[in-house]
Amino acid sequence: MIEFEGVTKRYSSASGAAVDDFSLVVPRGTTTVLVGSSGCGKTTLLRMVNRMVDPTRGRVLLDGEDVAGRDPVALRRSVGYVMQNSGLLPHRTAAQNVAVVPRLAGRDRAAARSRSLELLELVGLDPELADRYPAQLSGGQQQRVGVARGLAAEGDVLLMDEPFGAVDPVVRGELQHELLRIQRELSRTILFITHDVEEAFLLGEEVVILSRGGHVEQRGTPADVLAAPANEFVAAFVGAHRRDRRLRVDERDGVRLVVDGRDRPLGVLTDEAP
Ligand SMILES: Nc1ncnc2c1ncn2[C@@H]1O[C@H](COP(=O)(O)OP(=O)(O)OP(=O)(O)O)[C@@H](O)[C@H]1O
Repeated sequence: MIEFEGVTKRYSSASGAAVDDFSLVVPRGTTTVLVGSSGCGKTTLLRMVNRMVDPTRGRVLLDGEDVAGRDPVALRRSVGYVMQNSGLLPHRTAAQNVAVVPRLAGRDRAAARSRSLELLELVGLDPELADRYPAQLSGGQQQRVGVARGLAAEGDVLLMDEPFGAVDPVVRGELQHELLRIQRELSRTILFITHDVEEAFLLGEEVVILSRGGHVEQRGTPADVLAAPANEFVAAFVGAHRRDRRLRVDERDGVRLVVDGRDRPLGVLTDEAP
C-alpha cells in the first residue's frame, strides 16, 4: 500500500508549490492512475515514493513505513520504476538490462538471467530478441523490456511514469492490454501517471484527476468519474460533453448494436451473462 499524507513540494522558496497538500491511498494489489495535464505535479508525486524527490512537508508511507527513514538506494532497488523512454542501459542487452535488478538484489548471474528471461517472456518479448541491444529493438519492444525491468524489483510496488507515451497508438494499445493481463496475474500495487484520460480509464481501478499544484479535482472509479464529473474542469478533461462518448442502441436485422455518437458500432447487446 502507498499512502501520501498531506504532501507538499516546493522546488525553491521563490516558486509556488509544485504539489500542495496532496493525500491519497493506493491499496495493495490495485492500479491507481494519476491523470492531469502537463506540469500539474504528477511526476513530482510519483518520485516521492522512491525518494527521487523528497517532500517539503507531509509523508509518504509504503506498507505503513515512512519512506523518509529508508535508505534511498535500497528503496529504489525494491520499487519498480518504468519511464517513458524506457531508460535502458545502451551497452547492455535486453536480458542484461532486466538482470541488473536481481543481480543488485544479490542473486547470482545464472539465477538473475533466468529470472530476466522469465520476465521478458511475461511481457511478451520474443525470446530471440533477449540478447539484442536496446538500439536494435523497436520503441515498443524497448518499453516491454522497461516493464520487465520494473517487474524485476522484489517489492510489489510499481511506479509507471507515462510508460507508453512515446509509442504509436497501435503498439500503445497492445502494451496497455499486456499490462492489464500481467496485472491480473501478478496483482502489483501500481501507481501510473498519464496525461491521456482514455489510458487512465482503461488501466485504472481508481483514477485521480489532477489540476495544477497536484490539486485533486476528483477521484473515483472510471465509471464514477464518467457518470458524474465533479465539476466543469473534470467534465471538460474527461470529455463528458463529447458526442462520441454518448452511446445508443440501434437495431439492424434484428440484432441490437451499441453505437457511439458518430455511428460507429461498438458491440452487440445480448441477454447472455458475460
Ligand atoms: N527539479 C525541478 N526543479 C524546479 N521545478 C521543478 C522541478 N521538477 C518539476 N518542477 C516544476 O514542478 C511543477 C510540476 O512538475 P511535474 O514534472 O511534477 O509535472 P507533471 O504533471 O509530471 O508534468 P509533465 O506531464 O509535463 O511531466 C512544474 O511547474 C515544474 O516546472
